[in-house]
Amino acid sequence: MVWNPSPFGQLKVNIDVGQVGPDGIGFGLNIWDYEGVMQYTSSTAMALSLSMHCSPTTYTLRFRLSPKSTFSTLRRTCVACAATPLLQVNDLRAKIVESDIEILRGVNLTVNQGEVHAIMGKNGSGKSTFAKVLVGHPDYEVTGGSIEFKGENLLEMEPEERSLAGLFMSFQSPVEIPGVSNDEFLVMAYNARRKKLGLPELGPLECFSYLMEKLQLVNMKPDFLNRNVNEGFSGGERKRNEILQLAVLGADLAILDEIDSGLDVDALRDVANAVSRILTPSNSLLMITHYRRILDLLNPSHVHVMDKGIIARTGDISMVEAIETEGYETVSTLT
Ligand SMILES: Nc1ncnc2c1ncn2[C@@H]1O[C@H](COP(=O)(O)OP(=O)(O)OP(=O)(O)O)[C@@H](O)[C@H]1O
Repeated sequence: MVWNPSPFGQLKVNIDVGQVGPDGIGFGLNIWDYEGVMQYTSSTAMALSLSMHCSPTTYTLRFRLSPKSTFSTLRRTCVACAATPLLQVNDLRAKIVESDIEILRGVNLTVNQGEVHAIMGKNGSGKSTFAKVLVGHPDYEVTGGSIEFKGENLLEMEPEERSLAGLFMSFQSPVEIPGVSNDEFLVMAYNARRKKLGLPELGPLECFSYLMEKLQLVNMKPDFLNRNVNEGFSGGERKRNEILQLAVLGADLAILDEIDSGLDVDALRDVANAVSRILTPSNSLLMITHYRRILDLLNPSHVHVMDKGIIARTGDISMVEAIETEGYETVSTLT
């Protein structure tokens, strides 16, 4: 297999997914550069499971040639491309409003466009609190530091403005919205985002076909659209529904808090595939997880370990192995 990204340009990466047969095989894969020159193509049965990501600096392609073979990874770095910061968090401190207890004690993190970041760490280390502070959850008060999102001061925005600006978060325990059907909710939220982007609102028919396309992406049955948001949904269905929301709304930065917990193997693969296809060179993903499986599927460029309210260590996916063998205590204190 030959794959030579041009050293001075950005790659445009397209995955052309063909019909998936009953045995799950049948993806076609094409990669072009920005001049439209085909860098790689495969129309043959190639990957049973495919995860792909590209960023302005690093391009990674994972593939396997048959269901039984092991994954191979191709990684290419385009040194001439400057990374564009999407989220910049500096010395962020936050406390619980009700009790005044400080949870975040100086978090520093930069997420550039096109990057996939994973945050791991012991229970209670502050991962979810960090995610909730980013989206403006009212339980927490920021007591110091700064957050810039797309060059704007995120801390000055209301939670709804953050969402309309392109920040999406899926919660660990997605809530029910009784009396509001999933399709009403999605259409309302999507049209609000379109309005914010200066686009015309979609009418009912256009909305319907748009939603059906996204349902297929997440592999959900259409009847989920008529049910009230998350009402009576199983744990796994709620998680899938969160990804459906992400697929419909789109996001510049998607924050997924333990999206993999409680998912069966098929659902995890569907969710990872859907997230993979939502990612582009200009949007980014920040996921919180305890498990390696989703990391193998989404191949983060950066893995962080949170400990006692700070990001104590940052590495690449190879650090996950050290975490599994040594535990968080050792990995967090390594320099
Ligand atoms: N609203 C709240 N009220 C009381 N305590 C809170 C609140 N939010 C967070 N905490 C406490 O802050 C600490 C950090 O919680 P957080 O949920 O951020 O941890 P986490 O790293 O996401 O853990 P886990 O891996 O178990 O999900 C915990 O001790 C938690 O009990």
